Amino acid sequence: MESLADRAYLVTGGGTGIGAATALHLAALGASVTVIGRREEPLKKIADEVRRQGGDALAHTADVRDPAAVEAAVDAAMDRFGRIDGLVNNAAGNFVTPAEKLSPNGWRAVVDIVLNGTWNCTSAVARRMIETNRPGSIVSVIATYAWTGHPGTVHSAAAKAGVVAMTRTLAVEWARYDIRLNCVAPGPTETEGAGSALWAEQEDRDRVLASVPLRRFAGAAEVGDLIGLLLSDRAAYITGTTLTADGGQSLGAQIYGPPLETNGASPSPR
Ligand SMILES: CCCCC/C=C/C(=O)SCCNC(=O)CCNC(=O)[C@H](O)C(C)(C)COP(=O)(O)OP(=O)(O)OC[C@H]1O[C@@H](n2cnc3c(N)ncnc32)[C@H](O)[C@@H]1OP(=O)(O)O
Ligand SMILES: NC(=O)C1=CN([C@@H]2O[C@H](COP(=O)(O)OP(=O)(O)OC[C@H]3O[C@@H](n4cnc5c(N)ncnc54)[C@H](OP(=O)(O)O)[C@@H]3O)[C@@H](O)[C@H]2O)C=CC1
Repeated sequence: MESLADRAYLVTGGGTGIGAATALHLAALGASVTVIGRREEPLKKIADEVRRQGGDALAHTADVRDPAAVEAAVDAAMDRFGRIDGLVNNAAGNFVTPAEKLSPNGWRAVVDIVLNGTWNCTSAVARRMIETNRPGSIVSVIATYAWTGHPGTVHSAAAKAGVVAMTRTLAVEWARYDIRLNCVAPGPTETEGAGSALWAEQEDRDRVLASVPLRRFAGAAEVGDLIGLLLSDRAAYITGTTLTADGGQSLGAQIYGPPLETNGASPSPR
């Protein structure tokens, strides 16, 4: 595994789930991390854990929907670590609802967090990279329904598709600054946020598992590991792409596939 010593990264939604796992992974590789989210407590917990393991971390509260709050968070990271090498756009909001029941404010809440929040953070961080003449890597966490679509998730699917288009556009536009932008599309990943928002009941979990050919949820740490790969120099020639890690879920239903119960894989995440 490549060392990320001396590098400094920002992770939005870094207090829980995939964001927390990513922050811990980056810190374990030697990087300093700034974790951003609305609630102080989970951020502090992860920053304390990083420090306990000998790393350096800053917890900064900000709502990614608020450009001024994002600017303040990025300034605080620059003041603390003197550089920014990368950003993980991981913060998201989601809930499942029939589209015809989605209120204007429900649509706005999810699209504002996922699409506008990603732009607020991406533009604030990239401007610092350009001003300080440093290369950088930006990874946004999306979902495969950005291109497949999925009933019940019109707000999130539309917003994630916007993030893909943003990533591809900026990958070309900012290549001249050596700023790379990519997406990671995890399949169903065992996190508290997704568990309560998307598969709260056992029958929902079973349905989700049945849709994944590898028959298990992803672990947050294995997604964090892939994000770390795209941030690192091992991915120096990769830009404008999406790395899908979904256990085959987006390949679609297997009409003539083997019966579900004969698959034999363990349902536990790695
Ligand atoms: C294959 C699997 C793919 C999975 C891909 C993606 C997974 C994920 O994204 S998992 C991430 C899940 N984590 C979270 O969602 C955590 C953060 N969530 C939130 O902050 C809230 O859920 C939020 C998105 C609603 C935003 O919070 P906030 O800004 O505080 O918004 P409000 O609570 O004021 O609500 C705004 C608006 O939305 C309506 N609404 C909220 N929940 C639902 C719901 N379950 N169903 C329908 N509508 C909902 C709420 O009623 C408000 O609208 P109005 O009532 O019209 O004002
Ligand atoms: N888990 C899964 O199955 C999948 C997840 N994903 C994506 O992975 C990412 C992480 O999801 P996951 O770890 O499961 O979910 P979590 O709910 O654990 O993480 C979401 C994080 O975003 C933060 N957040 C939410 N709204 C805002 C906001 N307005 N400003 C700042 N931070 C905010 C939350 O903290 P706070 O509430 O304190 O602000 C929380 O830490 C998301 O982009 C999600 O769409 C994609 C595919 C599948």
